[in-house]
Amino acid sequence: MTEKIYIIGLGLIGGSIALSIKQRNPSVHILGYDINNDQVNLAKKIGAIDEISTELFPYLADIDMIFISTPVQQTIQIIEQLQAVELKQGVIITDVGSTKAKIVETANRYLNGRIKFIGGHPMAGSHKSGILAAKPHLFENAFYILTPSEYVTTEDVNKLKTVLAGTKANIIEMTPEEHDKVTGVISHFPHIVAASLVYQAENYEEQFPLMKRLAAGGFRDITRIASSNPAMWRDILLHNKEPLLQLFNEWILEMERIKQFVKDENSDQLFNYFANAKQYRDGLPEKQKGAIPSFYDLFVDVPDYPGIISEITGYLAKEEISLTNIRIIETREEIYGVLRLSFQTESDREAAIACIAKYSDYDTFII
Ligand SMILES: NC(=O)c1ccc[n+]([C@@H]2O[C@H](COP(=O)([O-])OP(=O)(O)OC[C@H]3O[C@@H](n4cnc5c(N)ncnc54)[C@H](O)[C@@H]3O)[C@@H](O)[C@H]2O)c1
Ligand SMILES: O=C(O)C(=O)C[C@]1(C(=O)O)C=C[C@@H](O)C=C1
Repeated sequence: MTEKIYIIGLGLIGGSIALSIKQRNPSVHILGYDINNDQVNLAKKIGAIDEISTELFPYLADIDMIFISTPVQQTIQIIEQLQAVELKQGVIITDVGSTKAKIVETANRYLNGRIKFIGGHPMAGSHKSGILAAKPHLFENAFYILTPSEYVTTEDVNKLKTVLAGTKANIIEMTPEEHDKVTGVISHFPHIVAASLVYQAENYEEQFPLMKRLAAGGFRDITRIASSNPAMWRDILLHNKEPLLQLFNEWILEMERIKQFVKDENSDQLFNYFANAKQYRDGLPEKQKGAIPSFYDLFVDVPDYPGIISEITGYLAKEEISLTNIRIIETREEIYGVLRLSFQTESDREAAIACIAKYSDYDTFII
């Protein structure tokens, strides 16, 4: 049975995994470490972990499972160092990185089947980082990919699946190579395109200073992910070089193709271009409830007294602003707490800021 878990890296993903495990099975003891003390302290305060480790490799010989939830380059370094650490017989080590081939190859080379490593990747997240963005339901109904190697047994994989049951994710298995090709197409390359569109807009900034304010739904929708953590995406691109180089070539050809339709004023081809894309896009499975979290969080400094949640929801109800989630986060000592309100859209969040200012003098802030 898995009784003690160690989580290295308590940001968005490590924190969400910890919360989901605790919610499902509060008796599991979670030890946590983060290179950033604030993250690990907050993780303890919000109840994501039971115990803080002040070093990367504390006494680990009684730990049943280790999650490495750091950016992928750090994950590789941690796996390399793990070979020299005393671990419990049969311990399962897993990760959550957005790339798999390099990580699994490193695990195979350094841990060499002596220590059981199962690559993992929950296919849900956010452009936000850090423990305060973590949610126990972040992965609900999302796919969670595992890439078990020949060194692990079905029993090992089932052990991990049991611990991950609290995520309520749909767990599937793939090879690391398949994983990297697929995520290259539907995750990594889109992040490159989103960032490139932001650059394109920025280049016009001087000429059209108003442009930024004119950027409406379309631009915001397609570039939301350009707000993601740059260090995380740098490392993902460095890990997934070959599949991405192929996607660049294909994308450039695709741009040439539609450019030609515009040049030729070929209205039939232009219509077909959008009609075919629409048909494919409309045929994507419905967004599963819970798989895509509400991205628009608002934090409110509130006095910590019973009734504060209903007071705030009452204000929002007066203005008919819909809320998807509300939670107290005790990040500070003494009187004040922080309330996290989650909204489906940015305009709901903006309306909530105005509403809270109208009915109270509580400070609101966005992270
Ligand atoms: N953000 C997403 O949408 C998403 C989704 C699925 C998987 N992932 C993967 O999950 C991993 C974590 O991403 P995240 O979004 O949680 O990032 P994050 O920045 O929210 O959290 C990463 C945490 O790791 C810590 N850290 C960095 N180096 C460390 C080290 N050497 N030792 C201990 N802690 C260290 C950081 O301080 C931070 O708290 C990445 O590998 C990423 O590719 C991200
Ligand atoms: O929703 C987002 O902000 C994400 O970018 C999440 C996303 C993705 O590309 O879909 C990002 C990286 C992951 O490894 C998995 C999920």
